[in-house]
Amino acid sequence: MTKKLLILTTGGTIASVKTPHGLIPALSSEELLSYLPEIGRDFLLQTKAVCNLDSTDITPDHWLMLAESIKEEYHNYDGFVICHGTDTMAYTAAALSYLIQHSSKPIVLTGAQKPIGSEITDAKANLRDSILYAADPDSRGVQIVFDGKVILGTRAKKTKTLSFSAFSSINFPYLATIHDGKIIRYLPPSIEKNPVVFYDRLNPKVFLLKLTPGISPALLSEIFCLYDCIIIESFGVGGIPDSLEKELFRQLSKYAPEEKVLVMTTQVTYEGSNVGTYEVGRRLNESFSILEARDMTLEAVLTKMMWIMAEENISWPEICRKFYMRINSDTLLQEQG
Ligand SMILES: NC(=O)C[C@H](N)C(=O)O
Repeated sequence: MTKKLLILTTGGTIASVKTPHGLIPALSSEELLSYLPEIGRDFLLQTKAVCNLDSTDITPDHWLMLAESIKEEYHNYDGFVICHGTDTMAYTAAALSYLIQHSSKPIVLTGAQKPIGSEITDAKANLRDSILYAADPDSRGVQIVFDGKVILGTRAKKTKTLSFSAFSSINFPYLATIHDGKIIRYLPPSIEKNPVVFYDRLNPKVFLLKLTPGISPALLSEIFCLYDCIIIESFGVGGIPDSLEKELFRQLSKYAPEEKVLVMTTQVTYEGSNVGTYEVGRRLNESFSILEARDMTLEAVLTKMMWIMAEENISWPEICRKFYMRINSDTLLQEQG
């Protein structure tokens, strides 16, 4: 039977046109698809424009709109393709991995480094590959298809600003490659035993603090006032410089662990964090209840915390349980009790 797919558009370079003021997302969903007339003969493709933005302007509200649009149409289609700007696509893919869990249907994000109307462009190949992948009976869950590679929604990171090979899979293998319309799977397709679950709330009060040598602690009290969760992107496997530690201890002791959640992660792209390795990290770990990102990407940690902290009156043990729970293979390390 002909596969029926819903193509959701959000803007991005893929749908952009050149203007004297720079690239602006302007193409409608139908105009985008008109660049691939042949693919419309093999599949039943319908479109929905969710927004038309450079992905710099995509917010958690747009992630909720996307999840809601997929929920409304979930039973009407075999799969979903989301056209999205590349700059924040990894965040959207991670957010959707938490907002839509156990999906036995594929939800594929794609985009391009060059507009679909440009003479030299990756847009047509990316869109074609995404449609083929979303129509394949072995595809399921949230993934990014880009430059002939399939990356899990919780494992993608934009690692190149210009090249067509813009995305890398972090601490996890690519799921598949796509060459000349053929999908070559590196991992056996997952089996989804549970029914799909949709969530409709996020708490955007999650702050990312990137450490730099000599960073001043002056802003910490303000950050603790404004946010419910602070992710510290530390150096190497993780540690807190002396200059910050005292103020951090002062702030943390004012709150219960579930009121202000502290997550330690690393600013190194690959291989994850382990704050227990050095004294500079272990002290914090031993004195306070904190979470550790370990092998999760920053994009996954940030959106997972928005999802967890959206639950009202959530307890500390429940925060820990959800944080270390493996969702869309976001962490491979043993779940903590
Ligand atoms: N290649 C792209 O799509 C970049 C663009 N600024 C965006 O993220 O919307």
